[in-house]
Amino acid sequence: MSLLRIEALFAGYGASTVLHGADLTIEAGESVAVVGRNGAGKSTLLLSLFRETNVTGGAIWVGDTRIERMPGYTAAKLGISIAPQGRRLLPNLTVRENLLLGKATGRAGPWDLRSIFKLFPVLEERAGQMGTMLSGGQQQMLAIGRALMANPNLLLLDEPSEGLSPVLVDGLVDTLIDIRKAGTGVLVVEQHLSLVKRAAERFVILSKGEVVGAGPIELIGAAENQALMAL
Ligand SMILES: Nc1ncnc2c1ncn2[C@@H]1O[C@H](COP(=O)(O)OP(=O)(O)OP(=O)(O)O)[C@@H](O)[C@H]1O
Repeated sequence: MSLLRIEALFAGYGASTVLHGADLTIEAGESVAVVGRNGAGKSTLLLSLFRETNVTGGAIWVGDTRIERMPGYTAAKLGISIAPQGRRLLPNLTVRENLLLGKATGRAGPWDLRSIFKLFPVLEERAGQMGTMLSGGQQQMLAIGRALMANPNLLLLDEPSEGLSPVLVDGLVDTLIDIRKAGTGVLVVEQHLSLVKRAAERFVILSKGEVVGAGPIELIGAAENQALMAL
């Protein structure tokens, strides 16, 4: 059974529809990149899993549970967590408190404060500081760490390289590889093709709310150009 299956999804905000029949299936332990132009609906696709959009058609399955009409926390309970675009750290909480929030799902697994601090030692050094006082790269680590604390089967990352220097992007790639080695699947929305090429094994292209191309990661540059030029 697939970890995540999104079928012919229509979703948007209020009366406006952004996704027009989007399909996506992820198998256990896979690492998949979603690419596409600004406004294509990539974030909307991820947020639809948590009931943050208005879903008007189609289905979202996590394992054998259909969730698109269930409360927003259902996906997290079933093992899907997100490091969202803009990171959404809580301003009045320390680094440690932000991380502990991720445990709310009560799921058991390899990720706890100790393993997160091993992955990101700087978070241990800054554990008592407010999360929003960290640098951009450290805030990104905190957002990823918080999502991992939920012990997901699938980690969603929305533009994780946003605001990071090239050196930090290299570190992020290594982190994503380590996360996969720990058995956690990764779905990354990302414009930074060099990151995607190193951290994902296949890609899908989203355009105007639909999946218009897909393939093994080696083919991403040419495939993306071709699919977008054909529109
Ligand atoms: N909260 C919202 N309310 C209304 N419209 C929204 C909201 N969030 C996004 N949109 C609109 O939905 C469309 C798709 O946005 P989305 O953020 O999903 O695109 P994206 O592919 O992730 O692009 P980007 O790289 O710019 O984040 C855009 O036209 C955007 O303006």
